[in-house]
Amino acid sequence: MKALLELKNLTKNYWDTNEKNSRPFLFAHITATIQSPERIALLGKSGQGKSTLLRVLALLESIDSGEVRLKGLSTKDIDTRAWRMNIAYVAQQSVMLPGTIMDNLTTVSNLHNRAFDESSARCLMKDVGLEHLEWGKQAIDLSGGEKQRVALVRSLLLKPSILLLDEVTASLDQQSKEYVEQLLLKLHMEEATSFIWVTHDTEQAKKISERIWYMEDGKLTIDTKTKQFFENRNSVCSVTL
Ligand SMILES: Nc1ncnc2c1ncn2[C@@H]1O[C@H](COP(=O)(O)OP(=O)(O)OP(=O)(O)O)[C@@H](O)[C@H]1O
Repeated sequence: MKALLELKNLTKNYWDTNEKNSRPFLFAHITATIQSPERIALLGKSGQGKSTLLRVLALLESIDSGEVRLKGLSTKDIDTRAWRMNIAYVAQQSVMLPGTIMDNLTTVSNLHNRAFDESSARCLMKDVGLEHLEWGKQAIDLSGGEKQRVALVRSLLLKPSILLLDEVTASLDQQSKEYVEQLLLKLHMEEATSFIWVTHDTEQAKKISERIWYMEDGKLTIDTKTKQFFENRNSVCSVTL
């Protein structure tokens, strides 16, 4: 059976080669496989390139060497739009498209030639705690946490098989954060949705993931079961989150 996602020897050099860096690359030789639907937390201290890696996987950023394969197909075999219907990136700083909440929810479906599924959209908005929002409201007027959740729902409407989540609960209050965590766990159970979730929140990583990818010094130094990662953490003093 073809693996869901393969990262083969991914290397990303620093943008500014004049800058004094201790190494020439942001990250190098990142190799990992998601064999079947799985929940991964991508951890590591600031500046390791976690967001950049997600953007590479979403084809929003180029790679200097290496290859990504989705269900056995390389980026050269699939057009970008089809790729992004399967593997959706939800950014840390959510960007609202011009117009209303309704425009935001429908535009992505329109872009991908998908019918807008209003009842799914209403369910998802409820699941993330936004059922009270009037869809005619201008998206730009939403709070940061509301924008973050609308952006998540917008991506979920595409029903991607893999979600790339970049600190998607960073600007949420505790209850909204729990709503989002529960929704993503439910989607994994019911729809076999996989995710790679960048977070600095260890409690969240324990709760939402079954595997940890840990980046350090530009390498993927740990790829292990979540339980094992946290059991060993005290003895691995270099692990910083
Ligand atoms: N487009 C860009 N041009 C130049 N430098 C960039 C660009 N994008 C990221 N960087 C730099 O690459 C490094 C890694 O950034 P990235 O956001 O991927 O790290 P991160 O591990 O996600 O960090 P954090 O946990 O703080 O979000 C940083 O030093 C950042 O300034």
